[in-house]
Amino acid sequence: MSDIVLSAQGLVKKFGGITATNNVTLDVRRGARHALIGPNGAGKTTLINLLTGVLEPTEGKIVLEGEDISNLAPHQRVRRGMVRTFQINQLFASMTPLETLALVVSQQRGFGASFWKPLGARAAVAERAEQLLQQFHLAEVMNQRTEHLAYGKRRLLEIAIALACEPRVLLLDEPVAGVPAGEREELLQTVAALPADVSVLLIEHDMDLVFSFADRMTVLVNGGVLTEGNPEEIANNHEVKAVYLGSDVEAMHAA
Ligand SMILES: Nc1ncnc2c1ncn2[C@@H]1O[C@H](COP(=O)(O)OP(=O)(O)OP(=O)(O)O)[C@@H](O)[C@H]1O
Repeated sequence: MSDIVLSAQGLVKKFGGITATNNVTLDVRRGARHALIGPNGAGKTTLINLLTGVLEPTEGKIVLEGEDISNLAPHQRVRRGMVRTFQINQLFASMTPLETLALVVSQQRGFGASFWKPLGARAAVAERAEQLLQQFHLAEVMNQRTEHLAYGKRRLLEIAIALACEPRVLLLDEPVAGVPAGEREELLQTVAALPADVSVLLIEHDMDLVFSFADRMTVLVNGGVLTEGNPEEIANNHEVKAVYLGSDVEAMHAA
């Protein structure tokens, strides 16, 4: 089995005259905690949309576990193990975390929405849903409608839903954005405790989270890769510092 789980090769995305993704090549290694950073407009969202299949690349290809997935629809990529954190804001609002996770686990295991039907299936689904509720600190709110949950709990549920899809690669899209200070710590700890065998690509503005989480970083600027390295290399890279307008690591942490 290759050490590289997900590979973007020479990806280009043009919107008319704008090149939002400019020849991006990126490898996510098995078990990596890989962060994608860059200033506003650098092309992070476009790159994630290319990886997940929301956008079609102008050039280049995407390989997941050795298979070219460039022409697959988003749901087919999810089936093959590339899962992005799910934006919960509208969907599932009237369901509880328990119902939501039971439904996703049930779908994932091929029981569809009828998870109460096959004998034994219900117990297996309930057991996995229960594990996820515990792991994501949702057990005490599992019977509340999601629309009534605190924002931090909703973000936890979004990650739990993604994990219920049993990803090989989890694309974590700004997990702490907009989360109030009092709820951040629980979220940060939960993200840090994600299973080691799930490779994670984190897109994040919060440099504290990036530097505490990532073992590898890719810096995007103007749609292209400025540099890639481990956290120490990135923190000491002069070009990266210049991009973040700071002169030292503290400035990056505060960005
Ligand atoms: N659908 C589109 N049509 C035209 N231009 C687009 C489109 N989507 C993105 N762009 C442009 O592509 C560039 C990269 O945008 P993108 O949203 O990917 O950056 P980003 O790094 O995610 O930024 P932010 O951190 O602000 O979300 C920007 O110049 C943006 O204006």
